[in-house]
Amino acid sequence: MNIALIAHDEKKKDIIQFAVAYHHILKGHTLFATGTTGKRISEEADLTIHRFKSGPLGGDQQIGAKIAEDEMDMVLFFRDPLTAQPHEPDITALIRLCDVYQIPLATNMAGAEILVRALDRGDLAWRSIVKDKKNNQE
Ligand SMILES: O=C(CO)COP(=O)(O)O
Repeated sequence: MNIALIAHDEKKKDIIQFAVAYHHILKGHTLFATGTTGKRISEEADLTIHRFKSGPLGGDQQIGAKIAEDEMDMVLFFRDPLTAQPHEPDITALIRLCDVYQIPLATNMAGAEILVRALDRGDLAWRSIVKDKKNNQE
């Protein structure tokens, strides 16, 4: 599965702890992240991550583009709800695209834990079926 990991600055410590705690599950998947989040996770949680641009420089939009192409299976977005972000429209657009394309999305650590455990149990196998069907139609 292709998984996007994103964290606002105040939540970066949390996402690193999360990535360390669930390393055994995450390492079996293809990981993507916005720039700074990806750099920190790859350095501090020893995971290989494809990095997009930093969020304020378009990283959220790049992940949104992957969703629109049906190339992202899950988004774990540790949002900071208490700090205004200069790129708030990009964040809203990313969350909207998750809803448009039925992409499992967590916007905090509690939800991310549930999703990653579900992933490990195989609850997201339906994503492969959706993608296979789409590929056969093309
Ligand atoms: O701003 C972000 C998400 O909206 C995260 O971007 P960085 O991972 O580059 O800090």
